[in-house]
Amino acid sequence: MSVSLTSFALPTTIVTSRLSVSAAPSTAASPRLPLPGPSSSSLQCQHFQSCSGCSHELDLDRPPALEEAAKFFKDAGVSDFTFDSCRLWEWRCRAKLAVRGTSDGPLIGLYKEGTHEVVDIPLCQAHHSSINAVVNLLKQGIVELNIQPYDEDLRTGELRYIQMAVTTYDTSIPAAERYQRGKVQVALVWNSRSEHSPGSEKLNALSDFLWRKGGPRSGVHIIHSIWVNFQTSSNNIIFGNRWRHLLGERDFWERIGGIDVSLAPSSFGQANTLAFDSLLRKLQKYVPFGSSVVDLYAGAGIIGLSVAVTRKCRAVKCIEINKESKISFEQTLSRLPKTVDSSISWHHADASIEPLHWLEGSDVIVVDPPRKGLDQSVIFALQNLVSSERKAANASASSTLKAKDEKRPWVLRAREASVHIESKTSWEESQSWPQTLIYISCGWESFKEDCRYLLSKKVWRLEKAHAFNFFPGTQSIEVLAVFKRGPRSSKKKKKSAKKKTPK
Ligand SMILES: C[S@@+](CC[C@H](N)C(=O)[O-])C[C@H]1O[C@@H](n2cnc3c(N)ncnc32)[C@H](O)[C@@H]1O
Repeated sequence: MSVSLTSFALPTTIVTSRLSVSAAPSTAASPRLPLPGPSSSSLQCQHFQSCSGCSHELDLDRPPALEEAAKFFKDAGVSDFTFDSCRLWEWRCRAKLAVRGTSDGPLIGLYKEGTHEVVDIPLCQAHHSSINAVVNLLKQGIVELNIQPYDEDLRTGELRYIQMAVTTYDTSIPAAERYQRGKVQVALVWNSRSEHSPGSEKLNALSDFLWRKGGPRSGVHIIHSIWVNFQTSSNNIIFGNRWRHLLGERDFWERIGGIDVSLAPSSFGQANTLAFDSLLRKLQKYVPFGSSVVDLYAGAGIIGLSVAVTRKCRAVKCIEINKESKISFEQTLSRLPKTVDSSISWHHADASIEPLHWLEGSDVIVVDPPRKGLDQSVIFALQNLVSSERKAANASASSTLKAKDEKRPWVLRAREASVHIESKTSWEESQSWPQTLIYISCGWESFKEDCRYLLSKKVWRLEKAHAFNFFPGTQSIEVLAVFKRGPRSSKKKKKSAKKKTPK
């Protein structure tokens, strides 16, 4: 069977529209090359009926949650909520796909809703076109080399999943073409313990095949690098702990939020690179110059490092539970401009354990939790900042005392930075407590709940809210919400205060 490398003729314009609660809803965005059909912002994907990846196919520029979000923020006192509809097709630069079926009829895609039946999605309209092209190549390799897709019932087979991540940052390509000509970091999830297990010659044959057909000497050069992850567990967890780099460049760079970012395949990465960049540009404006920032749920620290550079922060502390993200953080740190004068650290720690410890001394908190939202203990710490502040003020040199008193080794270990660079300027140790909270959310339902909790004690007020179309075709939106300390001063109060002012 021969499977050709296909490049899909889809609109490539970045489509951006803004919806403000005071303005009429945006009309359908019009890409440069309109698609035939009911609406110029419809998905038009032949896999829509069977694949679970997208939940709606019309009005991709107006996700179902948008109207509700606009109302929610208006009710919460935000009058200038904005929505960025971002790129509507080929937006997904990171995909994890199951490999099932047989060696002469492989299926590569997502599970059908509520089942473990894989739907083959070679023409997915959400995927960056380079991902679809590499999936096609992979299928060709599976057939030619008789690679056995994984069988979940029998726990047999060789190839279980693939992860594809696209880098669109290649300065040798003209800037206007960089996105479209993105290259793929391929990670093959192989059903064996290690590179020494029986069957490794088939793994090597498959990666050589991919490299020959899609590597730098192939004429199409669509593959950036090839990795393998070894996973033999019978559970549903995609990745095992063992990663090996096989071919191509080891380091994977992307340009996001004004900095060069490195992402290892084992680290969390946002799926929608362009939308994430838009969000970061907006976020940066809410971080005062020279401030001290703590980035909770930091992953590889992209947000923290991006504001360290663009807002000349005096300190940035990143807290992340996945130790695999450390290597990417270190790499990114190594490419920051030499002029950066900031004390920067990355801690391998669970943000939900004694979160107050991380908040003290910072002016700005950034939280970017997983879909389920903030841990209860983090919400509690944010709601109780005032009393913590008072306690700290009463106990002089409180932080030193606390640090000395702490005996639990895991807490001490977490507090020690896994990575740390010092600022060249010696700043006075800050006793400040955060005045700004920036909440980035990919889970609209959990965000609403967390937001209500945060506002309930009037320790925080909601100042700004923006949404981004990170996942067109799905129910999800990404929210960037900015909270400030203290209750909102109501107009009524101001009036009565005026009356009391003696003339
Ligand atoms: C939505 S991702 C955001 C990552 C990062 N801000 C970015 O944009 O690349 C959430 C991150 O939170 C981490 N995480 C989950 N639970 C955590 C916890 N209790 N403490 C610290 N990090 C946690 C995950 O490993 C993941 O990297």
